[in-house]
Amino acid sequence: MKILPYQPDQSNLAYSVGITLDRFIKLKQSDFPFASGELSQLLRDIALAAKIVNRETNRAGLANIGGAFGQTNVQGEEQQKLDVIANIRFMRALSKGGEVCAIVSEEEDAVIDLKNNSGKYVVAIDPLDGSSNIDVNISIGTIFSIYRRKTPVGSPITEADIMQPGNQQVAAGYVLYGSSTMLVYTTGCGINGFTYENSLGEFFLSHPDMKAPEDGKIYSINEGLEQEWEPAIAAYVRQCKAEKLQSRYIGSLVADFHRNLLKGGIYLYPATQKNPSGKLRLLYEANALALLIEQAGGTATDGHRRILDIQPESLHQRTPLIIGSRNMVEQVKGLIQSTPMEKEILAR
Ligand SMILES: O=P(O)(O)OC[C@H]1O[C@](O)(COP(=O)(O)O)[C@@H](O)[C@@H]1O
Ligand SMILES: [Mg+2]
Ligand SMILES: [Mg+2]
Repeated sequence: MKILPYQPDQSNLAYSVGITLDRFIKLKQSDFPFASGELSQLLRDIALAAKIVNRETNRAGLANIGGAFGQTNVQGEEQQKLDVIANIRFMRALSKGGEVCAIVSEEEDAVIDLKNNSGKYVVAIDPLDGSSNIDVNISIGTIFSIYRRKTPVGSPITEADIMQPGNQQVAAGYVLYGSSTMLVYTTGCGINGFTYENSLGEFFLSHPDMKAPEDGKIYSINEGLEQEWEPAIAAYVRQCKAEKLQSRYIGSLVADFHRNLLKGGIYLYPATQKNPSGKLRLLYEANALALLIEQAGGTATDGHRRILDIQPESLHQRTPLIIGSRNMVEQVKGLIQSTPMEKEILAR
């Protein structure tokens, strides 16, 4: 009986499809000697729900799942049908496995207690980000943060389990439903991006070890709110224009973040008169992206504090968010901190 060692094919006849997300999660698990595999399974569950939501977004126009759902969520925002569908899909996937004990969702007023005695993880999720872009076929996303509960497994869920600062995240990521669908995540050892291959139903590693350029040529802010900006933000945007930087604003946080992560740039959603604490939510938007950008070498701040060090006080609390290439964010922080309040009031 002839036995030969395997020789990988060199002919390029069958191009390599690369490494799947499943295999990558398994490989990375060995970075954590005491890993039980629960976090890995949780990440796989999120990927599965993302595949289903991807299918729904792709066929939204055909399947009558575009448009408003006819209800408002706890933020007073009109829910889109896809907001609700994505919420159901992720809730179901997260409740199936037994790894998760509680969920915080943009679409749920309260903490959802999964009443399982084995779950040690808490998930905060924005099931569908960029809702205003759903019906116009512009990139949208999903954002998720994962924490280990603070109280013993099986005991009642407490505030301590939920109100954890972002620096306690054990994993975070987003899904981008765009011209191609991508999943980008971190478990605290750098960030990696995977592209969805529809025909195979698999995510494949396409962007290993992503790094945010220290500087960039793109600034992203809703200029329609210019009248409501604090002078430091107005000064920074004037500076960007003077330096002929490119203004790019999609209006889907995940898509704006992703572009700036790849190309170098800064996204700003500052405090406004309408939203003195900004618009974006700390627990299921800002924290996840802040962990990702820091893992990629960038920075995230509310203008004064590191986003990841903000102690949450309420489930749906908002925060100003300035995030992206390190030097650009530091520049804005410098401007904000050098614009003393009184000078600020006079400038108005
Ligand atoms: O329309 P605005 O005020 O510029 O706000 C756009 C921002 O609001 C969001 O749509 C808020 O997220 P949701 O769609 O998940 O509510 C962000 O994705 C986006 O960056
Ligand atoms: Mg959002
Ligand atoms: Mg949302």
